[in-house]
Amino acid sequence: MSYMKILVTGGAGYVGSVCVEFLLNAGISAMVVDNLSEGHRTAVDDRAGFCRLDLGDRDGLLRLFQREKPDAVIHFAARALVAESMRDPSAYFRNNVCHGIHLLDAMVATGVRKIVFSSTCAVYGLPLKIPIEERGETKPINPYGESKLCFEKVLRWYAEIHGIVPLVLRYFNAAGASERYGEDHKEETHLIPRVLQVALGRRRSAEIYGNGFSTPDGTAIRDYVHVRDLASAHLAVLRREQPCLYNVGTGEGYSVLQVIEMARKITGAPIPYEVRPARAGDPPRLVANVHKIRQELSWLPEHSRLAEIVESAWRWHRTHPDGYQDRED
Ligand SMILES: NC(=O)c1ccc[n+]([C@@H]2O[C@H](COP(=O)([O-])OP(=O)(O)OC[C@H]3O[C@@H](n4cnc5c(N)ncnc54)[C@H](O)[C@@H]3O)[C@@H](O)[C@H]2O)c1
Ligand SMILES: O=c1ccn([C@@H]2O[C@H](COP(=O)(O)OP(=O)(O)O[C@H]3O[C@H](CO)[C@H](O)[C@H](O)[C@H]3O)[C@@H](O)[C@H]2O)c(=O)[nH]1
Repeated sequence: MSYMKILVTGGAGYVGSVCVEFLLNAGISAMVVDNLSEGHRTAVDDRAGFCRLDLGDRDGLLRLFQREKPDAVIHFAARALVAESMRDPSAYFRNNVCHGIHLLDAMVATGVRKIVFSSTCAVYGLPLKIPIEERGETKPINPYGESKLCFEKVLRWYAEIHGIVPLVLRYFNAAGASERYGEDHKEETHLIPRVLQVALGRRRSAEIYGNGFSTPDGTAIRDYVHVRDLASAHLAVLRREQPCLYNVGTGEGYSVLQVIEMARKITGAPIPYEVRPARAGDPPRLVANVHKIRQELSWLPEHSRLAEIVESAWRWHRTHPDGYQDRED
């Protein structure tokens, strides 16, 4: 695949930056398109091209495709916060569906067929069966999950009508860091970085959003997958020539309390916590069945033990206590 050139939307964000680094290390060239609304210019590997552009800019996008002539697209760009989507659904449907359609139209106009799409376990809503299989019912309980499911459906029709080849990855919870790139969001909402901010002395105590879930310790359970493993799943799926869809997780779930316990062990910090009300739209338990991706892509998570995830995130946050420090606003 060394001839390949990939156009990567959202490549300055958390998962995108690690994936771009991974692609480049594999000899694939990458052109990052990002409006830097959430991502960072310094999170884009020097070996990649960069274009600051909003996917809402239809014409700019078309010109970019005409100029760059990519072989395929990896589409990370999105709004991606469950709680925010419960307050502002419009932003989620506009960015995650309408702007995605601009991207597909530019692909159709320039003859680019393959697109890897970052979908999410939030499409499953409150799953009836755990671990969750890809064929499980999709019934999102927040606009974020609904917007991703909508775009999966749009992709199906573009495949049927225009011959687009959608390679859909439904990630579970991305976590951890590479040596160079980690998680730095404007307002951090994700559990692991927030807990590590307590260990760094940046936050007084951790917060547990709800301890009355129907789980063994009452706190919510998630399937945490290392961003480096997510990156390797993208490389693996790019080999596919037909539309496909996979869960990307580990098959193991950890509760919020277990994550805090692991962070205490790794950082040596006491990490006190307070219990807060559960967040709107948060399911109690999301754990992947990963049989399909193992079977069909021979993909296995290699770095996703909870200890390795938290260790790598801790290393990154300790070396970047103020994140990338390149915010303009
Ligand atoms: N982080 C997770 O746990 C997780 C889980 C499941 C799915 N996902 C999906 O993976 C993708 C990446 O997630 P992330 O955690 O890296 O998010 P992120 O917010 O760190 O990265 C998203 C990037 O997209 C850019 N962007 C957003 N809207 C844009 C637009 N209109 N035009 C151009 N650029 C735009 C942002 O500036 C940012 O750099 C998202 O699609 C998200 O829904 C993430
Ligand atoms: O300070 C915190 C932060 C989070 N949580 C809890 O920890 C769990 C994990 O929360 P995150 O915010 O880290 O992740 P989410 O599961 O909410 O969201 C992630 O998974 C979603 C799918 O459910 C989406 O794909 C989204 O993009 C991705 O960030 C949730 O139960 C949340 O309520 C806390 O208790 N305290």
